[in-house]
Amino acid sequence: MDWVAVARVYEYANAMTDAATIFALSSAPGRAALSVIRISGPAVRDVLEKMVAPIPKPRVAAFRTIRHPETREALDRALLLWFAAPNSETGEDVAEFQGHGSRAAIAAILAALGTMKGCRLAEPGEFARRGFENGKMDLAEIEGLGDLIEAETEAQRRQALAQSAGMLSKLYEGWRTRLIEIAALTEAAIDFSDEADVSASSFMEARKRAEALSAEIGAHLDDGHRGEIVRDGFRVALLGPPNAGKSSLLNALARRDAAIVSAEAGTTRDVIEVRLDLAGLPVVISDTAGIREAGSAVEQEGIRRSLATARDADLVVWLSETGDSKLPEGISRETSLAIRSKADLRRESTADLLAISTVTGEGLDRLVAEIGRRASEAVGTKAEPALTQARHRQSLEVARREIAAFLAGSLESIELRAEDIRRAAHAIGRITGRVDVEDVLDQIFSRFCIGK
Ligand SMILES: Nc1nc2c(ncn2[C@@H]2O[C@H](COP(=O)(O)OP(=O)(O)OP(=O)(O)O)[C@@H](O)[C@H]2O)c(=O)[nH]1
Ligand SMILES: [K+]
Ligand SMILES: [Mg+2]
Repeated sequence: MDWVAVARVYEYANAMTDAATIFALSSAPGRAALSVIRISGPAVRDVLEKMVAPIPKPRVAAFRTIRHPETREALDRALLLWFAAPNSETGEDVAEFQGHGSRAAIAAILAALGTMKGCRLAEPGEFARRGFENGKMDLAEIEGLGDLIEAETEAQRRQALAQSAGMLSKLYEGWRTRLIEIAALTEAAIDFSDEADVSASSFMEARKRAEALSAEIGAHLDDGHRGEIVRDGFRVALLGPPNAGKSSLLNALARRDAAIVSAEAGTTRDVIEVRLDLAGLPVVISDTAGIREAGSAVEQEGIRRSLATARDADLVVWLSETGDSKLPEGISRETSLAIRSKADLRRESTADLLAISTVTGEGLDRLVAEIGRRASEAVGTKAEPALTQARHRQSLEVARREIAAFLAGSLESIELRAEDIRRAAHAIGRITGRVDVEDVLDQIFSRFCIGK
């Protein structure tokens, strides 16, 4: 047994427990009917005794006058809740004051808390961080909670709520467990290398399981970014020649004057974005500079940005007055939709295109419905949890590569292959953040002999 390694674990654990008691306004700042101030840490009971005594039972709401700990001046009257460690969101003693939402009441309570020994204002995200450090939530759940706070549409709310409740963590931890089993089978193949048939069958079993897992991870990665679309929005670029009416359309969709409209060709230079909620799905619409050969250097830069925006978009809406549906190079037909603008000016239809007018409003409902249809098609109706962010995608790509390396190898190079699987498991473990602590533990336990 290596005592240096044990000492490192304690050192690590101590660094995680900052003895300070933290407090913060948890509701939005500014005037409101009510406010919530949260306090977490070892001094919570002391705070309760000095500011709202007598201390009620944990988890039972009590109505109290909040007093300054020294002057005893009444600061506010509030509903008080408290949670004894470890049964709280941070795993520490936690108290909540639900007081009145005036700036003055909030300021007075925060100032009073600041005079208490061992208490300080919380850093951004510090309550969640303590929850993570005390094993209350993993990183993927915390990210889900962050997304839930940011959620603007129904689909975002649903996805973030599931993630914060551990749906993705369960999936990824399940995969990591399976990788550990595959690693164990591979290790067994190494240990029994002098019994050729035992070794070979153990390795075969490891390969079989790795193949199945690789297929599952692959399907999750190649799901058309549906979870990321829900989180970040379905990206629509409005593209077309100058004066086609792109900015007018953006304004009509946003129902406000987001972009400058004028009869001058080449008005829009910078890409302008608006966010819409289409039947619960977030959609980001970008207005871009009109595409043409001529124009100043500034306009050419605008056009370069238009094309870049269009390439990144989930859908390109190509607008033209004449109904010309020839798309610029690099824009695929499947992810685009050609429409005819200014339908109030031309009755005749050159092509079988959807015609819109921002003057009469003609065709706008149909366009919105079509964008909504494409967005929900991209998101799909699968019940399985979707990959939601780039950080997870990167880790899963690493895992997929490592498993592929394992599968490409043979029994001869088995010791290297065991490493592939360990790296794959580590990559997935980084998503929930459970892995770093375990790395240290692994170092210790790998020094034990079997049976000790
Ligand atoms: N009659 C009519 N005029 C329109 C319609 N939509 C836009 N216009 C007019 O067409 C002109 C150009 O409109 P914009 O929205 O600025 O066109 P744009 O495509 O953004 O132009 P650039 O940014 O210069 O590429 C303006 O004078 C608008 O008032 C429409 O549906 N009907
Ligand atoms: K214009
Ligand atoms: Mg414009």
